[in-house]
Amino acid sequence: MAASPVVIGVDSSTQSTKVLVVDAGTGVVLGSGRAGHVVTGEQGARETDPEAWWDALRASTGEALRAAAVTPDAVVGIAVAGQQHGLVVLDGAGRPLRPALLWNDTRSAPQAAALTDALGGPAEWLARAGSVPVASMTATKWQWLRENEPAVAARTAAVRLPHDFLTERLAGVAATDPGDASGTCWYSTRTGGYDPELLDLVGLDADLLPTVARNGASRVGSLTTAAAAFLGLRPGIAVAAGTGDNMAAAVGLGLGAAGLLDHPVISLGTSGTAFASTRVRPAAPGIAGFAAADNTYLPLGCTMNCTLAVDKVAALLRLDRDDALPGGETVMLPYLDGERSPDLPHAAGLITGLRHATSPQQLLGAAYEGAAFTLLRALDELFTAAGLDPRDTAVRERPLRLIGGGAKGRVWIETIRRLSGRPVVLPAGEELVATGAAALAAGAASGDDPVRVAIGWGAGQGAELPPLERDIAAWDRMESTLGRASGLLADRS
Ligand SMILES: Nc1ncnc2c1ncn2[C@@H]1O[C@H](COP(=O)(O)OP(=O)(O)O)[C@@H](O)[C@H]1O
Ligand SMILES: O=C(CO)[C@@H](O)[C@H](O)COP(=O)(O)O
Repeated sequence: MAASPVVIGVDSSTQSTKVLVVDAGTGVVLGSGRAGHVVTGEQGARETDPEAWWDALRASTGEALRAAAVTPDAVVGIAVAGQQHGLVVLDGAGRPLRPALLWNDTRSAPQAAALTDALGGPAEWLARAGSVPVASMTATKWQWLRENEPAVAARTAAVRLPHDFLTERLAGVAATDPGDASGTCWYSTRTGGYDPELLDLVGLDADLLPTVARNGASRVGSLTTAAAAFLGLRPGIAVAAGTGDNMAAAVGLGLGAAGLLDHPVISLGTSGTAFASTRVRPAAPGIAGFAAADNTYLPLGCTMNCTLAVDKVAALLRLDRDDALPGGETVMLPYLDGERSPDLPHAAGLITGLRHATSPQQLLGAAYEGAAFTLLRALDELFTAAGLDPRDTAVRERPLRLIGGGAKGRVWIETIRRLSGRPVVLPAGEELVATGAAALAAGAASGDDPVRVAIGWGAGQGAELPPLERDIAAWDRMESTLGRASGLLADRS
């Protein structure tokens, strides 16, 4: 039984909801729960019914509370961190009008290109939104809905992101935070509010949007009686604004924004992400110039083909995911879902350099290498965008924090070490997004700074693995293949 107050942190991600019940004083995880989501769609479509997230929240919260063996009276706050960008459209009663269009749904690629042009090109978007529209961004999805399902768009009474859809179910208030709002492309990281001109461009009435709280730890309301009964919690506990999953991971790791990309992070999940906190507003094409949950900045590169792409190749080869060897001459760019960084929404996977001697283990290793290379390339772009040379020794020596489900995998860790040549830290906390959400909940309940809370919990601390000699030959093979195949990968047909 916990002696200090208890908080609940929720990670509602693409594949599942993960809930941690955390002792707010010590950061000890008292119990955890997990419930999967179904993602449907082919040919670029990726959708999930938002009601499935709400049901998964109940199942995973119940499991976590049972494991923790705490009474509902001990719980003082809850916060949700969610997969970014998804478009949730609701009717006047708060019911989803259709399944959510997810961040990895690429059908809105033509809308992304058209919107980029409509505002006058990438520079205009960077100046206002901080990011150039790609198919992941919410504004492109709303535009797709208007063009393809105008009757649904016309009936829409509220537009939400995944995390603020759930927060509204908890507290009965329409609220979001600067971090997740910055992934919509209708929020300006320059002004810190919705941008009327960007909203006009996509014909969206600001009244349909949630209020942007000051930060992810702002107490936006209290748990309603109905939500408390649904989740088995006490009504009236603090509900935080919450944030996007990557922003929450930065909080959970205890990373403030003191320096310029001092603490780079790689997350290996459904998406691969490379990000780092900074106080300098990022603005570079190819990089998402997000706000952090506390209104500083979290520039980020995101790939669409990470753990699922590698697991798919392992399944095709009937290999265990750890039964892999370096790819050697074989290069695989496993862009099974199209790709976002680089922006190749119509791409498919590509293999070159196959020989009679190539083994299935090497082919699987090539899939890891292709996914890791694409993500590390995005990390290099992050540094370059900040005016830092990624090859500079001082930059190269910055340890990479490795998080997400893939960070539990031996081959993932070794591949990242070999291709980056960087020291790698494996944080002690296993669920950094849910930990960050728990710190936001603690902040909402107590008024404490969530990053300081998370530093005290120590989930971001961990063993540092020394750098391995960088496999420059493998890197150059992949870079050269990506360059030479660019026409093929960009092709729509
Ligand atoms: N032990 C492991 N080794 C390698 N990969 C793993 C391991 N455990 C989980 N994974 C990978 O982690 C992925 C899920 O990561 P996670 O960060 O939870 O995803 P998301 O938050 O995007 O839903 C799975 O697709 C799986 O491939
Ligand atoms: O789109 C992005 C970041 O911009 C993704 O990182 C999503 O936030 C989904 O995250 P996971 O479900 O893979 O954790």
